[in-house]
Amino acid sequence: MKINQFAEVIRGGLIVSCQAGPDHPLRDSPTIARMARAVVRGGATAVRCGGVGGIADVRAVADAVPVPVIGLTKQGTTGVFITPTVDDALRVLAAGAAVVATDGTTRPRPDGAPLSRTIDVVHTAGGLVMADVSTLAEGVAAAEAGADLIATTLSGYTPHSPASAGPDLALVAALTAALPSALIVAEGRYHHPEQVRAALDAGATAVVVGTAITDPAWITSTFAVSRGRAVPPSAS
Ligand SMILES: CC(=O)N[C@H](C=O)[C@@H](O)[C@H](O)[C@H](O)COP(=O)(O)O
Repeated sequence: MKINQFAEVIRGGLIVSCQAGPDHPLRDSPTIARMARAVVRGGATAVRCGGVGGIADVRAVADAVPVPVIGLTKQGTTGVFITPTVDDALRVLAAGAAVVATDGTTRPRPDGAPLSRTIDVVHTAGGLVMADVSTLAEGVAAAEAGADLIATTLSGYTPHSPASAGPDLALVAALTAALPSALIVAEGRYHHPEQVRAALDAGATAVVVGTAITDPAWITSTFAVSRGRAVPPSAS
């Protein structure tokens, strides 16, 4: 898929991240695929998936939905953990993803290759790259390295980005101002429709929502909080 075609599919819309962590009751690929079909029925323009479910999830979802798939793998939870190597990126692509989501920070990658190497290899193989960043400087560097989309996914998940309970709308605004012709995707802790609208108003091309749509455990806990129960962290 060409980047212009993908941009038209996602522009102004909602992408849903369908993932479930290792101990989550929804943790199996056929379940994730049915979840993906449900979110497409609800209007998702694309599905982001993989994570700890890895290649099996990407393949199951790509086979199940008519919309483009943004695929990723996860190796651990610290350092560079989202599709960390060139080989991981190629496996995600081979499983049916149109777009490979990968860590877009400037931290050293486990295979020693720079981000630009993953981008070049994915492009040569006919795919697109979404760079998951945590700061403005990382987004600018990822765009210079050739990433097709810059996503705010990792804001709050690196030691050098601000921790927050809500989405990083300031980073969306900063990225769209610094990179006016780039495709900026807002992602991370979007829990309410008005936050999605705010990100689009701030210039985001599209918004990714995961936990607030696809994790019934987390959703349930937000209702149960009125009975004095703490909201547990997302398990995805
Ligand atoms: C930091 C990290 O590992 N983010 C992951 C990236 O794929 C997922 O665990 C998130 O669910 C996804 O980014 C969507 O965000 P939220 O679930 O907050 O709507």
